[in-house]
Amino acid sequence: MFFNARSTSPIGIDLGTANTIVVAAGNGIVFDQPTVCCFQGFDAAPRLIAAGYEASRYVGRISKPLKIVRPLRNGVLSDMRATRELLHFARRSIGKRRGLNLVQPIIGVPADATQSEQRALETAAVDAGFGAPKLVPEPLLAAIGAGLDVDQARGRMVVDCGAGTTEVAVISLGSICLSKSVRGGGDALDQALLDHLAFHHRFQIGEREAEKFKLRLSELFGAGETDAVVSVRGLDTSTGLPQTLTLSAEECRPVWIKLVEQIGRAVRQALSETPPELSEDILEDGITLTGGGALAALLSRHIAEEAQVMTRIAQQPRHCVASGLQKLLLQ
Ligand SMILES: Nc1ncnc2c1ncn2[C@@H]1O[C@H](COP(=O)(O)OP(=O)(O)OP(=O)(O)O)[C@@H](O)[C@H]1O
Repeated sequence: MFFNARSTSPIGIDLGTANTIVVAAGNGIVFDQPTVCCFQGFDAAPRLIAAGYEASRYVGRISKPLKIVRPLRNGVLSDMRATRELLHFARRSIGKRRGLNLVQPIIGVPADATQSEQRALETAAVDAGFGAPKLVPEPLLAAIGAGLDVDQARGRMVVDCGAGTTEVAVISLGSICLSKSVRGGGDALDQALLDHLAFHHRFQIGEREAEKFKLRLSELFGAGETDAVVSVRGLDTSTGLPQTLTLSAEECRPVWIKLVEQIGRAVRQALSETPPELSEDILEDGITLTGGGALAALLSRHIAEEAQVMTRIAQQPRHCVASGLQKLLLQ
């Protein structure tokens, strides 16, 4: 396996674009909060005002000198200070509640994270007060968490659908043989829906409303409700007044399908590059979808049609990387 040492780490961290989850050996999930920080001041040393849930309540509701900073973009670290502060916040929250000796955490990273992206994450973790972390590719953790026996000499395909990135990986004998990454996941869909409303309805909505709107559409598309209408709250930019816009869910289907198709193409491309023995195994066992975005309506079905391979959504897909970490910690 990529990371095969018997783990002496007490904790594992799934530092996601949308959510950060920390697991402790024997204790399960001990921290699960949005990956977001709120700072005061725009100078060289802005002060952290809030992180996690509290900071997420401020999104779209603050003005200067406060600002919202997301530590990660597209699955990788984009703001060093915010990442350090968020990890520090997580460390303090856990330390207070569990009295854990926090040394050398295991942290999940995208399979295609560059050397410099990995180094930046290691530095942020150490600056936050952790020991030097061990980095493990997220698709491998997701596969372990989804209950796949990754150590077998057998091809397994995992599609890990997060907020910032969607990773397609083929795994055999405990390591990743091939991976494809779509830098864009649930957040890209939120943004595409937001753009659709701005362009076609001159209607502006905030980030939080965009995500709520997406989750509602997911429910409707999933239930096959083709004549449903959906309401969204925001600002009518033609009148300059706050309003509730009601529109048909079907109108948003092309926006939805565009992202689903992008992921379907990545799966197909990965399959076309997979050695025949491994793809035979995948054909027999199917493709496993993990990550919160795996719950997006039509995705699993589209991948199955595109790849001509059966798909299954892992149980509690949002927690797969975290439960993979938990299994490693208990090895
Ligand atoms: N039912 C659903 N339908 C569509 N999207 C969903 C659903 N449930 C959760 N999501 C989306 O899943 C994403 C969060 O998933 P997850 O927590 O796995 O991401 P992350 O680990 O933070 O991101 P990344 O792995 O890209 O860094 C969000 O974009 C959220 O809106």
